[in-house]
This record gives sequence, C-alpha cells and structure tokens, in this order.
Amino acid sequence: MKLSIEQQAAVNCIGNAYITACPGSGKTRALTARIAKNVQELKHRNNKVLAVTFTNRAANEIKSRLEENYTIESGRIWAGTIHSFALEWIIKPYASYSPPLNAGYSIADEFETRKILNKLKADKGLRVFDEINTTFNRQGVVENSDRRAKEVEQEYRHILKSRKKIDFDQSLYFAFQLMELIPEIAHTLSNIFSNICIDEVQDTQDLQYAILAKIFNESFHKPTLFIVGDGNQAIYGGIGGKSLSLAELNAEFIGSNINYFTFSDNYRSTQRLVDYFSVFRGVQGGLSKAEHKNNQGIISFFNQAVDKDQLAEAIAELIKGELNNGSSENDICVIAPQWAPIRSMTKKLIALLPNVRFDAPALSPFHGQHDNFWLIVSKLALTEPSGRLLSVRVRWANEILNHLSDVYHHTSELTAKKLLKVINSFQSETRIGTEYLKECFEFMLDELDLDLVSDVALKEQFDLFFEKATSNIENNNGQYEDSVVALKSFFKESTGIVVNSCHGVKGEEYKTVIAFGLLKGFIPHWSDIINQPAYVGQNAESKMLYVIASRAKEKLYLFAEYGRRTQGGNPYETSNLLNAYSYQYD
Ligand SMILES: Nc1ncnc2c1ncn2[C@@H]1O[C@H](COP(=O)(O)OP(=O)(O)OP(=O)(O)O)[C@@H](O)[C@H]1O
Repeated sequence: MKLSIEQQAAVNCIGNAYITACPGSGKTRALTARIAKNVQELKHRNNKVLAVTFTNRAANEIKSRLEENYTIESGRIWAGTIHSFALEWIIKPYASYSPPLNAGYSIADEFETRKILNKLKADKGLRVFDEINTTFNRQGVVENSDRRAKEVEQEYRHILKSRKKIDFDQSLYFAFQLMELIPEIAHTLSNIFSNICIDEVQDTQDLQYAILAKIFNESFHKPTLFIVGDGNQAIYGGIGGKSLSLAELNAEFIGSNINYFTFSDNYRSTQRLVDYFSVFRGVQGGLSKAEHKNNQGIISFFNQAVDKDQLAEAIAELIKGELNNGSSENDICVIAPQWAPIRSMTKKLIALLPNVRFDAPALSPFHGQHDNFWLIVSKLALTEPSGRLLSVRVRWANEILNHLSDVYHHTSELTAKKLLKVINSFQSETRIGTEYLKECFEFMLDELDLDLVSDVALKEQFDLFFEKATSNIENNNGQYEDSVVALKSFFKESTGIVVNSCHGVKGEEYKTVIAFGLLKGFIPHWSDIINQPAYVGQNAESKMLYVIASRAKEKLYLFAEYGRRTQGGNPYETSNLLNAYSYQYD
C-alpha cells in the first residue's frame, strides 16, 4: 500500500507513536501498514499484535483492510473492540479469581440491556432517548448527574445481578479490578502482545485507557504503542470517550516517551469539501491531495425547505439521480445524527426504491447480535464458499473454534479449513431462514460432537439468537423476510446504500453523503443541551457536523427538514451552527 512521506515516517518510527490528523488523511491506512509491519517483525512464535478500537464496525474495517492489502497469518493479530479484548483475554480466563464473577456469570448483550433500561426509564417517567450513563471510571464510579438517571442505573444493576449477568461496562471494570488484584495478568498479556495499536483513540474511555496502560506499565518487555485519532471527531464524549493530549498519554503510559506525528494531506475529499468541513473545527484551508482535486463536487443545504413528510421522497430523488449518473449503491450513504429518525426513513426509502439495495443496520435481521457466538456461525452458514471470501471465512471459522475453546471450553480436533468444509457440506430442503440456520447450527454441533442440552451457556446464546432474529425480522417491515434467500442477501459483499447514524459510519467514506435531521435536539442531542452550559452543546454539534461532512468524497447534501415537533409540541429548529454558517451552497 502506497504511503506518503509523512505516513512512512510514522509507520517506520522506532519506539512509540501518536498520530493526530484530520479526517481522510490516512490514519487508519498508516495504522494498518504498521500492524502489518509489526506482524512481520514479531520475534517469537507466540507473540501477537493487539489492534483495538471502540466499535465493532471500526474493528471490522481494520480487519478487512488488512485482509485486502496484506497476507498475514490471522493468528498473529488480535483485532477487536477493547470490550471484547477485556472479555476474551482477562475476564474469561481469570473470572474464577474475581469475587463478583466466581459464582458464575453471563454477558447481557445490547438487546437485553436496552430492554431493561427502556422499561426502567419508562417507569421513572424518562423518555427512551434520555441518556443513562452505565460506564464506570477506574475508581468504579458511574456518574449520572440526573437523580432519576442515577436511580435507573442502580436498579438496572440490581436486575442484572439477580440474573447473574454483567454488561459490557461492568466487564471492563471487573477486568481492571482483576488486573489490579493479579499483576501477572498484565505480565502475561505484555508477553503475548509485543505491539499495541489503537485506532480512533479519541473514543476511548477512562477505564479502557487504564486497562491498556496497565499492560504497558506492568510489563517487563514494553510493548510498542501506535496510537491514532482525531480529537475533533470525538463524538462519543457522552458515554465517556476522551481525547488525551500527548502529555496525558505519556503520563498514562509511564516512560513511553511517545513520538508525535501529524499528516497534512487529505486523500478523501475535494478541496472544496475540505475547506467546507474544516470550518467546523475552526480551521480553514486544509491541504488536499485527493484524486478528486479538480472536481468541485456539490455541497447543498436544504434549510427548512423540505417538509418531514416529503423528506424521504426528496432523498429518494437524489439517490435516483446519483444512480442514474453512474454512482453505485455502495457510493451513497444516508446519515442522521441520532438513531431516532433512521428506522422510519429506512422503511420509507425501501418502499420508494424497491429495486435498490440498502445496508441498514437498523433493519438488519441480526441487529444487536454483534456479540452472540451464533452470529459468526450464521455468517459462515449464509455465505458462499467463493475464492473472494475465502480468507474472511477462514477468519470466521478460526473465531468459532477459538470462541468454543476459550469461552465454552470445547477443544476440537478440527482446523478452521476443516470446519469450513463441514459447514459448506450442509444441505437443507427448508426455505425458511431461521429454520435453515437452526438446522445448520445443529449439524455443526453434531460434527463437533457437542450437545446443546449439556451446555447451558451455549444453549442460552442459541435461544437468545433466535428470539432476537425472529423479533427483528417481524419488526423490520419486510426488508428481510424469514427466507434463506433474504438472509443470505444480508451477507452478500455488495450490500447497498448505507443508512446509519453518524456514530455508525465514523471512519468510513462515500462519494455521496446525504445527511438529514440536522436539527437542534438531534444535533446536538437534547442531553447536551438541557441543563448543560452552552459550550457542551456547541462542542458536540461541531464535532458531529465535522464527522458527517468529512465522510463525503465529492457530494454532500444536508437537510434540516421542517415539520418535526418535540414531545412538548414545539417545532424543531435548524442546528445553530449550520444556521449561522454562511456558505455559498449549490
Ligand atoms: N498515501 C496515500 N495514497 C493514496 N491514498 C491514500 C493515502 N493515504 C490514505 N489514502 C486513502 O484516503 C482515504 C482516507 O484514508 P483513511 O480512512 O485511512 O483516513 P483516516 O485519517 O483514518 O480518516 P478518518 O479520520 O475519517 O477515519 C482512504 O481511501 C485511503 O485509502
């Protein structure tokens, strides 16, 4: 992969590196190159490179970029979210030493936690979108300034405890406690991971820094650090993400003496777009070396010009125009700053454009199942054994075998390739999607000599998987009916126009970005406005606009639709910052 001189300097830096640079400047590209270099330089057979980031989508982005650009033995890298890292490498192997966990526990996933929190919020008169903080800091404190939010959080913990469950936030805290209790954990991890690479570091929470720093600080052989991020894109501040300065990172990773780098070029967007979005961080005139340098593209803003009831039609028209002009479905992304309006927009777009494919996580049959073991098996069951997908499918098969052995303590004689053969050989007469998956899972269990009846944890995940998949399919308005063909289409490579939140598409890029819901209350979110000093909202707003606008390579369409009303019946107004931004829109 070609690297600029600045990128090469960072990638080849001896020692530790911290890179902050603007969107599209190639931070993830440099990080991927560094991971590949680190793997090549691993000294011992058992050493690995650790690559962590904040969201599953970002972690998958790193994995795919590595797969597309380098030939690397997958076992030499562990890439994933910090939550999954803590679960897999700290909680699972050491749970028996943890007083809150040693009597048994299981993980409550997003689906379950959301259900409990929503019910408690409703009981307390809070609205679904009122934020409840559930993240712990390294002192074990969960901060909620609102009294009712605090009560919800406490009752939520009681409910989880009564079910012998922990959520992801608790798993981080218990992992950190275990590391404090048993210093050998950090020693062991630093012996395995000779390199620690962190992407999107601005989204990292206090406890996550503490866990990574503990590995570094307690080690005899210091892992090298390669940390990349952009404080101006820190849109997870509401759930504790924080961007650290070089000095703060040096204080966290003791004696790390981190080298600082920045990249000045933008390889993604037209110069016009770079100039446009740079204003959201108070800087004008970023450099651009983008391939679209001479292409001015489009920047349009429909400020209160479209009624919310006609919004889907207006967006559908834009999409049709783009597709007629030669764009592919994968070139287009529709974004809103918050989840609230996305589901109904997706449904309307699907109805208006029945022949267009959409990649809309809100309507996915597997929404909220990221951490369910059976999701990985589904991916194998629902994808074809083609050459193009071979390396990805081998990775999934490895993940299945590792998960079975690390989490469920089932060791198997099978290699990943043999497991692939087993799953590829599965045949069924049924056309019903969930039935097909059930049969396939049972076939695999049989081949692996495993029995669901005797494995409570595996069975619980199995039941939960089907409960959620069925409810997702029932609630998603026919986007994915319960058929084998529809479920298979979900994992096809070209998945269509993305409809997601700005949090969901961080780090990604599209030729055309269509953003809607650019209204005060969504951007910034009410929780950053109500009972907050003005700068909190302004900060959140500029960062979100910065992230949204910088996803575009060539064309940016912005909508602040009229006609939306708050629960109190007041009209939603255009985002302050956008309203005040005087720009020569097309
Ligand atoms: N040296 C380079 N030569 C050609 N293309 C490059 C180069 N560096 C980066 N790119 C391309 O520019 C685009 C943006 O890169 P990348 O996603 O790594 O940026 P980023 O800094 O991580 O962005 P963000 O902050 O938005 O996540 C990608 O398509 C990438 O392949």
